Amino acid sequence: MKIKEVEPIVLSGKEGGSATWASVAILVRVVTANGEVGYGEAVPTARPLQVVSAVKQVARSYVGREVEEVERNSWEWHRQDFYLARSFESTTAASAVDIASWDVLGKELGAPVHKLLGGPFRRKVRNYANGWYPDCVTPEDFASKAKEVVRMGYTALKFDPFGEYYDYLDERGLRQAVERVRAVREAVGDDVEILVEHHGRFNPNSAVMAARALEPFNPLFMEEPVHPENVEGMRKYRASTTVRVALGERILSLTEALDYLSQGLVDFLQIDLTNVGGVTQAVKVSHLAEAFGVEMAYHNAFGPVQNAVTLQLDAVVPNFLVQESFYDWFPQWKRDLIYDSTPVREGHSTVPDSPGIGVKVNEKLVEDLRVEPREVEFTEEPKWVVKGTWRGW
Ligand SMILES: O=C(O)[C@H](O)[C@@H](O)[C@H](O)[C@H](O)CO
Ligand SMILES: [Mg+2]
Repeated sequence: MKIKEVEPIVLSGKEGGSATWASVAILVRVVTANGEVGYGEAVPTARPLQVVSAVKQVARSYVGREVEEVERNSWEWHRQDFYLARSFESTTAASAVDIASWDVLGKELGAPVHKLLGGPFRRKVRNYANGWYPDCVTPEDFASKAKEVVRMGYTALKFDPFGEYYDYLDERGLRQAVERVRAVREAVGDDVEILVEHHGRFNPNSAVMAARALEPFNPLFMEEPVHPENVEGMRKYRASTTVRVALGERILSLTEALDYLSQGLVDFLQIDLTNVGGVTQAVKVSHLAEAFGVEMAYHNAFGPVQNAVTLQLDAVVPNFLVQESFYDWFPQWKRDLIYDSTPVREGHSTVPDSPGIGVKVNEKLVEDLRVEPREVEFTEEPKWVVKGTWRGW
């Protein structure tokens, strides 16, 4: 069926999210000529205005094409755009339209996306908690919140112990990180997995020092230890450490993923369906990773549509490890945005089985929460950190 309309929709609720950018969501609605509707989601970051206008541009390429031809449509945008694999705005816009197309496709065929991709390898998906530590500053803060997370049933949790440090980690910064990680390890015991988020903010020397200091606490992985564009730095980190590495939330294409995989720079790949090219490209990257013996831990930090479609991929990929989840720390409006909720129970989600991405969007709430996109204000605390943690003690 032909695509009639592609519409970007920016949403915001009064209640903020665990990070500044989590208080906004960008949905993309695809409508076909016979009135079938599908939803995708794009990444807001600090550029909602630019992403919205990128969606409008991508729409020019998709409208009038057959919604089922996801591969061809994605190829066509690549051909038109010229800068696709180097533009975050372009890839996130194209990703959202691709996800919405898969949603329509599933609805047309009466099947959830995971059935179209090879069928369920698993029906329950293990999650790790993120977003659970707003306002945690001291080791005691982290320890008591971490205990709550484990009480909720999670067996893995991620956090950033580096406070306000950026680029360079001095002795004090290193000591503070060690004390926070030690406090969490002691609070959760040896059986819970600890994932150390660096948010890609260190130079290689500092990241290597952090790896040496934190390795005794047996982290499952170190996430984005160096600035993401610093591939040489990542090589140095690999040569100087024995910790396991996760990265990938800023990878924009299959070939970029191949670079990291073929150089042996990553153990767990964290591509994000909403910026790597949607379902169509994420499937390819996941199979490529399988061939390299790398497991998938998809990045999933934005909203309920991203969460639903990511669960669809978790269901089918043999080399899946664990799913990031903010679900329990979403602002309530994000959970309410979909009718069929995807709750986390005992640290696991059940893969939604309804056609398409498996959930239905509450269109009335979409209209209530719709806002005009705006530029994002800059504050001392960057918008990508969990709120209230950009401090030392
Ligand atoms: O791995 C992640 O989830 C990402 O690095 C980010 O998206 C941040 O953690 C998030 O912004 C914090 O709220
Ligand atoms: Mg991250």
